[in-house]
Amino acid sequence: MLTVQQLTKTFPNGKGIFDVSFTVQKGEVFGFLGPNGAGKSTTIRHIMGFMKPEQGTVQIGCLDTWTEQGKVQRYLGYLPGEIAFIEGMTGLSFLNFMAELQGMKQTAWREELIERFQFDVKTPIRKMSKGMKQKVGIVAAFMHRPEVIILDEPTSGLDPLMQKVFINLVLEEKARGTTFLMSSHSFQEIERTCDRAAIIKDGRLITVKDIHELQSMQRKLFEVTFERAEDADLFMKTSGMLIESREGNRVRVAVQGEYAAFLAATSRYAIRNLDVFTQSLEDVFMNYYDRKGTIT
Ligand SMILES: Nc1ncnc2c1ncn2[C@@H]1O[C@H](COP(=O)(O)OP(=O)(O)OP(=O)(O)O)[C@@H](O)[C@H]1O
Repeated sequence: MLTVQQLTKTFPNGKGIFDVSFTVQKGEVFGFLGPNGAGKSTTIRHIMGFMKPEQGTVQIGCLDTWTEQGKVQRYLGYLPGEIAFIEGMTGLSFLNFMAELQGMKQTAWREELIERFQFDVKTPIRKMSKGMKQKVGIVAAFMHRPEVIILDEPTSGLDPLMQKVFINLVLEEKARGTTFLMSSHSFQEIERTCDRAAIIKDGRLITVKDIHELQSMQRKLFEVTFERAEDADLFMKTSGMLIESREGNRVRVAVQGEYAAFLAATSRYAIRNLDVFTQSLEDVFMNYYDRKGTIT
């Protein structure tokens, strides 16, 4: 549905994006992660057809987003990182303006979105908080039910409740077959919604990973407190498990998938307590990122 091929743009200061390639399938939610200045917005502006690639192409369906910008816009919803609202508009007049641009006829879905995000559309935009403006932007990106939705930092400024509303909305629309590309600093929102995620650093795509694959790389740390210190000794010598640390009767064991072996090894002993800590997916990703990051 979305194909980015060898996309390159060098700004006069030498920064930019370099040889970025990836594809997003129909109905897929694709996450775009990276620190400030990594090149997320620049890639997104090319996808939207706002910037001419120095090299490479972006296609949505079979349309080139730069040369067929006018046609492509019909299929797209877009939430920019910073929304430029027109002076003097209320939320409603902005949404009406956008609806007209999109040739949108039905307003029922728009009304429902406004209801879900709970904001007063009659408020002048200049009086709105950052979060309220963000809600207006989200409604504008979703209201015409486009086939592809591009979101640049969609939940920045939203409170946790509204982040949840947003995540549910993405999952619902994904189930209807909508394709998403979403840049984010929030790993949690990427984890909850995305099928795959890419990491970009210094303008280069470092890796594209399946979220399930990342989840399978996730380790659990079991903290086992043995009744007797001798048992802790014996466990450490004979279990064959990866031991992270030992403190008195307490042993921390790192387990990645081999739960049955862990249970079998511990079941031989009298256990006083068992605690479990899960490595966050962000840690898994960032470990990977740091390793790769030092190579590039
Ligand atoms: N028009 C421009 N002229 C010169 N340099 C630019 C321009 N736009 C972006 N850059 C530079 O290109 C790099 C990538 O910027 P970009 O905005 O794409 O990053 P980002 O990943 O979206 O960051 P953030 O998370 O801060 O939004 C940065 O170093 C930025 O300073």
